[in-house]
Formats: sequence, structure tokens, C-alpha cells
Amino acid sequence: MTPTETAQVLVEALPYIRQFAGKSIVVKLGGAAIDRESDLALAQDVLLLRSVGVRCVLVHGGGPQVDTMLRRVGKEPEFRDGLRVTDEETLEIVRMVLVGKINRDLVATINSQAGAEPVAVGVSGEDAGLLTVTPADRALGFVGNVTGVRAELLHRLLDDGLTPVVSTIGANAEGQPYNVNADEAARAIAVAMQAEKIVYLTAVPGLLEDPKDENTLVHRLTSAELRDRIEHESVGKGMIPKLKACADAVDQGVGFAHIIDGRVHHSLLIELLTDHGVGTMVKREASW
Ligand SMILES: Nc1ncnc2c1ncn2[C@@H]1O[C@H](COP(=O)(O)OP(=O)(O)O)[C@@H](O)[C@H]1O
Ligand SMILES: CC(=O)N[C@@H](CCC(=O)OP(=O)(O)O)C(=O)O
Repeated sequence: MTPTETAQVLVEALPYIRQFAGKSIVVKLGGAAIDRESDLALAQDVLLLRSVGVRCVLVHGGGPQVDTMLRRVGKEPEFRDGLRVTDEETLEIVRMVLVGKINRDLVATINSQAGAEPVAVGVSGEDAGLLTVTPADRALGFVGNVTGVRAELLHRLLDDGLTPVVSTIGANAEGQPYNVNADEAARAIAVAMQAEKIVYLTAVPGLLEDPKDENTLVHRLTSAELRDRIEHESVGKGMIPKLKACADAVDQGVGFAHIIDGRVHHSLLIELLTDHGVGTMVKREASW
């Protein structure tokens, strides 16, 4: 790339920087997309966005990593409608993996790229009542539905120039921890923060017409069109909570929801700051 072409890329970003400066963006990193190299690129993206005034909150999952740890201790993972059946021992392992391992690794990765000023702060939904939950369904054990988000805690961290990295364990009114699906927790956080966008980073290019063919990407659709697809046979588990969360997010006031490929380095920056839309974009009204 010539120096002029490099300058052109920066100039292309200008209207997007203007559009998003001062706005909140929730980025949900799925466990399926967590990987040392792509996490490093994501850390750089989040720091670059922060430095141009975008208020980024990173929410992470870790389903596959929890599965690995459960199997290591001789427990077979069990799911109902995409949600993990969570007994007391499973809850302990989910907390260990999400809060104790993945959150720490992401905070360290962001801070390793932050130069002299480490800015990433790890928080669990249990901290200071960030995520309040009620039990989802007796058969699921300690799985919670989010009923409250103390968004002001995240805004306060952002006001101080810090970047929150959120693990999705919630707590009920008695302080009992519950496991929360990370797609749903990210949606609740984005709605409570009145975020401009929610971006789901996962291990596929976006919603696919045919999950076996990456060339069948659905580029854009409305929340109503998305809801029609959730029941479709081409949508398998894993995608279901994500699609529901995208439709709910935009219907509840978030400007746009995106599902993009977290395996592609810098996909977040490409989506936000360039003319090249990637992945699947969801909006409330069909006014493209
Ligand atoms: N129609 C579809 N389009 C895209 N992905 C699909 C579809 N149906 C099922 N999937 C699966 O959903 C997965 C994403 O969900 P999941 O594995 O839970 O990711 P994450 O850890 O990012 O939340 C994809 O890797 C893919 O295998
Ligand atoms: C209740 C429930 O299912 N919780 C999820 C939380 C992690 C998660 O959602 O991780 P991904 O984003 O990688 O799927 C779980 O235990 O796997």
C-alpha cells in the first residue's frame, strides 16, 4: 500500500469516527471466536476505538472452554434450548473459567497493547449488582434471566477512561450467583446503556442461509425478518440465542446489531470504521 492509499484509509474512517465518538458500543466475544492471535487484534481495535472517543464495553462468553473444563473433571456438558444445565458444581466451573481464566486473559491482552496506560478492568456481573437475575427454569438449575443492569457502573468506568471487560455471571437479590447466557447478557447491557450498536463476534461470517456454506451470508435484515428466521430449520443451536438477542436489542432501542466473524483479524474495525460492511447487520426498520 502506498502512503497515499494508507492516508485514504484513515480519511475513510473520519465520518465513522465522527458518528461514533461519544457513543457506547457493546462488543460480545463468543467463546468460539476466542483465540490468542485474534484476541490481540481485537484488543488493538478496542484501544483504537477508545482513543477516538468510542465508549467500548467488551462482554465475553466461553461456552466451549467451559465444556473442555467440565470434561476434564469427568462431567458431560448438557444443554436445553442452547442453555447450559447448571448444577452447583457446574456453576463453580463456569465461574472459574469465565471470571478466573477468560476474563483475566482478555484484560491482560488489552493491557499488553495499551502502552504506558493499562485501561482494561475486569468485572463480573456479580460485582456491585451489575447483573441482577431471576432463575430461568428449575430444570436448568442455576441459570438466570437478566432482570436488571446497573449501567451507571459501566458508564462511570468509561467516564474515567477505562474499558470494562464483563463476565456474564449474575446474582439474585440474595447474592446467589447464576450462570447467564452471554449473548443475552450482552443484549441486556447494550439496552441498559442505550448503546448505538451491539456487535457479536463469533466463529462464522454471520447468519448463513445454509450453515454449511459460508458463501450464503445474509447481509442485512430487519428484526421482524430475523424473528421469522429463528424458528427456521437452517438455524441451529448457538445461533438461536444470538438471533433472539439481536432482534430484542434493536427492538429495545439499540441502533444496530451485527454478527461478524471474530476469526478475521480486525473485523470490528472493518465493520465500524470502513465502508466495507462485514457480516450480518440487523436494524429495526427496513430503511436501508
Ligand atoms: N444459520 C446459521 N448461520 C450461522 N451459524 C449457524 C447457523 N446455525 C447454526 N450456526 C452455528 O452457530 C454457531 C455460533 O454459536 P456459538 O457456537 O454459540 O458461538 P459463540 O461462542 O460465538 O456464542 C456457529 O459457529 C455455527 O456453527
Ligand atoms: C446459561 C448458559 O448457557 N451460559 C453460558 C455462558 C457462556 C456463554 O454464553 O458462552 P458463549 O458466548 O461462548 O456461548 C454457558 O454456560 O456456556
